[in-house]
Amino acid sequence: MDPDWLVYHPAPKAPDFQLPEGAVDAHCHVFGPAAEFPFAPERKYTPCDAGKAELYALRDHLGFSRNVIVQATCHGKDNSAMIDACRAAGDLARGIASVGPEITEAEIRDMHEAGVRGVRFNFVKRLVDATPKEVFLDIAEKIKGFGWHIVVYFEAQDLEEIEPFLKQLPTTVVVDHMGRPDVSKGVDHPDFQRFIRLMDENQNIWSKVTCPERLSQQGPPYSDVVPYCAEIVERFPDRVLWGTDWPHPNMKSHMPDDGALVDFIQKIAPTKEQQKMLLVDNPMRLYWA
Ligand SMILES: O=C(O)c1cc(C(=O)O)oc(=O)c1
Repeated sequence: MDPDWLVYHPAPKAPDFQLPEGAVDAHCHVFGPAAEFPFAPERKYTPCDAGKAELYALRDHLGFSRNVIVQATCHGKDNSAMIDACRAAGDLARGIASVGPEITEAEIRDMHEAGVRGVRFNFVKRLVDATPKEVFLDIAEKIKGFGWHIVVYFEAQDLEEIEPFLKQLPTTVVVDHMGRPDVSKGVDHPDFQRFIRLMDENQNIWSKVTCPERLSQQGPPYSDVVPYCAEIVERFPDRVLWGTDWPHPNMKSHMPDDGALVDFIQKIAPTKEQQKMLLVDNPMRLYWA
């Protein structure tokens, strides 16, 4: 693993916030274990091992019922660790894959059967080499007939450039980590307002209100991120998802306590109704329907 790699929290607290029955951790990853599932040669980081057994122990400890496992960039387009974790969970996990334009219908069907329900398009330069947008559009055409959706990861400063592409996508589109707003700028800043407008004008665009630990400039309890998540939950209660982001790739400042992250949910979704939509109804509709 990289010399400055931070390993996931060894003993997260039991959350004070009680999750609603059937809650879904809709954004998490598995890393390896590398001996069984080697990391991709083209990866930009080498993490610790963080396999399915640890992920499902955390699920049970925090009180989640289900997981959505997003293919991590350290595994490139080799989805086997993610698929193995999905299969091992039976019906309790779904996956998001990374694929190339050479993907065949038979391969998509196999992945669907294992629990995969979408693909991830990544625009974050520190994580991946750029993929031409035509290639992504080609992949989108191939997966849309399976009822899959597209998860996109980009940073706020790139939204203006990517926006026309996002509007072209023919499926539901889920934006990772709110498009990574710069939380020193304020909710009213044109950059965040651009994101709000994007969701407002495009009913197929959803957002994960995740990763306060990544976006915060203050650190725990991440109060500076609350207004951003709360604004999106309030405006678009039926198009938001929440997840731990365990095992928290590339955190450099600190490693969050996953139990404290669960406690954060009640600050961004204060009503029981919002909590149920965020944690149960929305992910069930998107991943288990
Ligand atoms: O910001 C990150 O470093 C990060 C990385 C990955 C990944 O490597 O897949 O996924 C995430 O959701 C976030």
